[in-house]
Amino acid sequence: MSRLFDPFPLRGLTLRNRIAVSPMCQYRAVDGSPNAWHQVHLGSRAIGGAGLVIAEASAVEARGRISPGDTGLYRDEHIDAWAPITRFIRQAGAVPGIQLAHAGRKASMDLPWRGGAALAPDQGGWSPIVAPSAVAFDAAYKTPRALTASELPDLVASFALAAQRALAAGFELIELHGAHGYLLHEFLSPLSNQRDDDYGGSFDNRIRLTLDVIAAVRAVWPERLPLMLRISATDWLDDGGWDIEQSIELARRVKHMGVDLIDVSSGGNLPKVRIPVGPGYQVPFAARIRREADIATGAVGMITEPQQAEAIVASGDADLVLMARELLRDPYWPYHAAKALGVAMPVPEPYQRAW
Ligand SMILES: C=C(C(=O)O)c1ccccc1
Repeated sequence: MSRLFDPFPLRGLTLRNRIAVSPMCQYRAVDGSPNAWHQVHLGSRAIGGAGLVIAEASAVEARGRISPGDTGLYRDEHIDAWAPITRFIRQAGAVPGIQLAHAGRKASMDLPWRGGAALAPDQGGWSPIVAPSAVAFDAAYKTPRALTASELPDLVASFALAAQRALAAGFELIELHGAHGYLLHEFLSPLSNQRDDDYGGSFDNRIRLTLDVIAAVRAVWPERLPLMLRISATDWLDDGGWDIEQSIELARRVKHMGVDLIDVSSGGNLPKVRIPVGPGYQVPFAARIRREADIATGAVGMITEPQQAEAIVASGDADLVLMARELLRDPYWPYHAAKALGVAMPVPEPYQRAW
């Protein structure tokens, strides 16, 4: 019996299986509004059988976008743009989720296929970009302005407002983006957080903003709906930086604040650091957090094969597998995986003659 295709109860919801579409930037939005591209991109992966479809990193403030092509929930107008997309995902049998994000010092960048360089305001970018400290990610990035402590309550409120818009738009799951060198991760890691106030220095101070955001979002997000947190389990430095031990302790704290699952990625806060990328290279982190913090976890990172995904869930290393590139290559991967694992998975009626 396959565990990958077990339903997954998550607060008041039940995912039809353990396969989630990882949030993936599409760079197709205009001033934060999604469009037909996002409808087809996300809708086809809902039709394709994933249990959870998480829409890409969506900015809670305009200045928090990675690129001008990012989606957002920083304006009320975004609600109506997202609504048909969430409706279609739900009608296709998947749970519609969205990743709420702030790019921090990695904001205002050009599209990857245009070189991904920092954009000046006269090139479609914006300034200033903000971060915990005035430390650039690397020479190709702008030096951010350090946020003052008095600015942080408004930033936290932006996450809560975006969560309310997400609810109005029909989303049923929120993932907070605390990974990959974006704002929340920048506060967590001593590599990017050199503050000497209540939001920097000690572990408790560096996690403070993330906890404030979780509390504010949970306060407006319905009790019956799940809240996930994506983290980078490590900065991949042998000493210093953010690491798995701190990730386990953070998971223990946020479990008691209404976070239901930790989506465990890594890296993104240090340029040129050596990362042992390979099939399932981040799964051991998800396994440790699941066992040592006793919280549900998602595994992500080069998960491509049915038996690989099955083993991750069946072994208890993680509760969900989040897939990115493989689902870009094939929106119907869940059906192929079901076949490979001997699972009779219902196919939408119009497609049945082909399967
Ligand atoms: C939002 C992203 C992340 O979480 O790393 C992202 C951004 C650009 C390319 C791929 C992924």
